Amino acid sequence: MTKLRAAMLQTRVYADKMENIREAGRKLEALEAEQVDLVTLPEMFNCPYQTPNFPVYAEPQGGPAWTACAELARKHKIYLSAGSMPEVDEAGRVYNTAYVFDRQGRQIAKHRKAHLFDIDVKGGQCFKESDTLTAGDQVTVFDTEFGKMGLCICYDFRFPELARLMVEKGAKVILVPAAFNMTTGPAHWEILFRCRALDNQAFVLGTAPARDPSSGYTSWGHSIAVSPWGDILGQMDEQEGCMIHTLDLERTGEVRDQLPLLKHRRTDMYHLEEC
Ligand SMILES: NC(=O)CCC(=O)C(=O)O
Repeated sequence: MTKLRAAMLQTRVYADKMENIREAGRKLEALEAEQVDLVTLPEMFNCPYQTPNFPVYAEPQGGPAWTACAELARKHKIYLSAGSMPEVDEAGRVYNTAYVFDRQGRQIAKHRKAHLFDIDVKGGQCFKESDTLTAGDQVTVFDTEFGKMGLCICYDFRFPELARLMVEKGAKVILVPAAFNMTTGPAHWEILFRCRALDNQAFVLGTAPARDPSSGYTSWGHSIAVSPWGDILGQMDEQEGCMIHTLDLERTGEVRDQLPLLKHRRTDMYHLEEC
């Protein structure tokens, strides 16, 4: 399969955790005629993005939100990148975790955000995920009928080494549930996604929550899809909505053959190693 039809849902985040999933379900019903293969949701799509909320909304893998997402994937026979949600482990540690489910509703990927978003921009955005979250420590790549895909969460995508390791493991598409803000969004969002696509000659899909100016953290929105050539296939505004693109996965091979950046790396001079 070389043509992947992907729908990116830029959703609003409601205070009621399960209402966010019911709303995603209604949007999937509305998409039925579109015959999409993959649906992507935003970072923390079922939890208003505020550090005190993470432990309150967190559930273990297999909890009610996880189960409802698995069921949506199964019911609609799609791959579902279920954004991210707060996950709690047996020791009570809380993570920002992204799950992907296959068409049978089986979990095929899990990524715990590895780079916690702790920033303090003078006169701008301040945030400290590490107040309540623990970082993951894995590079996440998974198999689909369309080939391998990579998965990371928002701030993770700023670290070129992580995306490169995904590509070294075979990823041709990288999924990024994300939620940039009103300081770094206008400055860095688009250029970052284009850079990562160019560096890695891969499709990149960044899915963000719709903007809610009354929330404690204001999302930039602007969900974006970029091709391996660095073209923006589509970018949304700040409103709630859905964007559908058909990704021709043969394009990755064509770009990598014609402009062989990955082959031209001087691995005798430098290399990247996963610990
Ligand atoms: N949720 C996040 O990780 C936000 C990342 C972000 O805004 C950035 O500038 O990086």
